[in-house]
Amino acid sequence: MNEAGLKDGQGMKVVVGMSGGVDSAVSAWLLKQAGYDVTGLFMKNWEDDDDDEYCSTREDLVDVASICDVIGMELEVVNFSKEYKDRVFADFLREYEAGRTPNPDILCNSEIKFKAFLDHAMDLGADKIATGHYAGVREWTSDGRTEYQLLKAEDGTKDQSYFLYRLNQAQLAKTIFPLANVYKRDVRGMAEKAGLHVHDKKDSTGICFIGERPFREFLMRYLPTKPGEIRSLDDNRLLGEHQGLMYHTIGQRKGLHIGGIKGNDTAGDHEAWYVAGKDMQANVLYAVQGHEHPALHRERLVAQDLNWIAGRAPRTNWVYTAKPRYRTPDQPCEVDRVADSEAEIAFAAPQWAVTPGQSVVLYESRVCLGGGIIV
Ligand SMILES: Nc1ncnc2c1ncn2[C@@H]1O[C@H](COP(=O)(O)OP(=O)(O)OP(=O)(O)O)[C@@H](O)[C@H]1O
Repeated sequence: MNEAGLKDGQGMKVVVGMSGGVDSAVSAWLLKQAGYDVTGLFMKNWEDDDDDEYCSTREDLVDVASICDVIGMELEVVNFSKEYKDRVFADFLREYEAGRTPNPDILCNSEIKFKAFLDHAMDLGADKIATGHYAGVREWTSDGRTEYQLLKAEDGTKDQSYFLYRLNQAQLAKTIFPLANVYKRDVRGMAEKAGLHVHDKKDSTGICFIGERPFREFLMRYLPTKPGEIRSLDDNRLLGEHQGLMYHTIGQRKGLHIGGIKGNDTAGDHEAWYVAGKDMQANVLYAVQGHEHPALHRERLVAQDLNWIAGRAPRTNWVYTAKPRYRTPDQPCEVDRVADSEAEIAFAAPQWAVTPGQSVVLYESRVCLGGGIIV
C-alpha cells in the first residue's frame, strides 16, 4: 500500500483520464508510484468554432502533455465529440426543452468516461481505467455474493459519488479511483512534491462544455426564446414576463426581474420571489414569495430512469439517506415504493426546491446504491 492506500500495481496496465487538472495529475502520479504501467488519455468532447473565448481545451492539452512528461508516461488523445453530442448533449437539450433541469455531468460519466473512454482504453490493452474523481470502489462479498460497490470518498467535502450513480458492475470492475482515500487539501502539496506545475491550477467549475460562459446565452443558441407570463402561484396575479420556461429552474431567485412588484399590503410582500412551478402547456412560470414558502418544500418525490449499482432495488421500510441534489447534505429517507420504472422516496424532513431533471441518489452509510431522475 502506498500513501494513498493503493495496492502494488505489479505492472498492471492502467489508462488514466487526464483533464489537465491537479486531481487527475496526482492520480496518475500515485498510480505510477505504486508500480502501475500508466498511460494518460486526454479526450476532447466538445468542438465549436466560436468557443475559443471560453474553452480551455488547448491549454488543458498542453498541461496534460507536460504532466505526462514529468511523470514519464505515454499520452494518447481521442476525440469523442460525436459520442458526446449524440449521447449527452442531445439529452441535455431535450430535457431543457421539456422544462426540466438535467445534470449532463452524470450522463457524461456513464456514457463517455465510463463507456466510450473505457472501451477505447480496453482497445489500447488496458486492464483498468482510472480517473481523478473523489469516490471509492471496493469488491464486497456478503451472503455468498460478490459485487463492486461505489463508495463515498474519504474526503466527504469533495465526494463525487453523486455524479457516478449511473455506473454498473462491469464499469466499476474496471475502475480505480486513486483519490478515494486522499484529502483534497493534501493534493496540491503532493503535486508540488511531484514537480507537477498544475499544483496551483484553478479547479474547473460548471458543466464541462459550458465552462465559464453565461449559461442563458449558451442555451439561447440552441433553444429559441418563447416569452410567456410569470404568475403568482398563490393568487394567479400577473407578475411579469419570462423569455422561456427552459431558462428557469425550481428555487431560482435571480433573473426573474419581478423583485419590485407590490401587490397587496400583507406582511412579507417585500420578500424575494422564487420559481415554484412551470406549466409547460400554457407556458406560464409560477413564482412564490419567500424562501420558506410551503410550495418550495416537498417531503416526497418520484424518480424514474433508475439505476441500482448492485443490480437490485433497495428495500422498502428501511432507513437510507439520499441527496435530492448534489449540494444537499445526505437526508434521511425511506423508499416507499419501488418498481422497475419508478421509485417513490419519502424524506424525514421536507426538502427545499426538489427539481425535475435533477438526480436523487441513495446511500446506505458510505455505499452509493444508485438512484434516478426526479420527475
Ligand atoms: N478531457 C478529459 N480527458 C480525460 N479525462 C478527463 C477529462 N476531463 C475529466 N477527465 C477525468 O474525469 C475526472 C473528473 O473530472 P472533473 O471534471 O470532475 O474534474 P476535477 O474533479 O476538476 O479533476 P481534475 O483536477 O483532474 O480536472 C478527472 O479527474 C479526469 O480523470
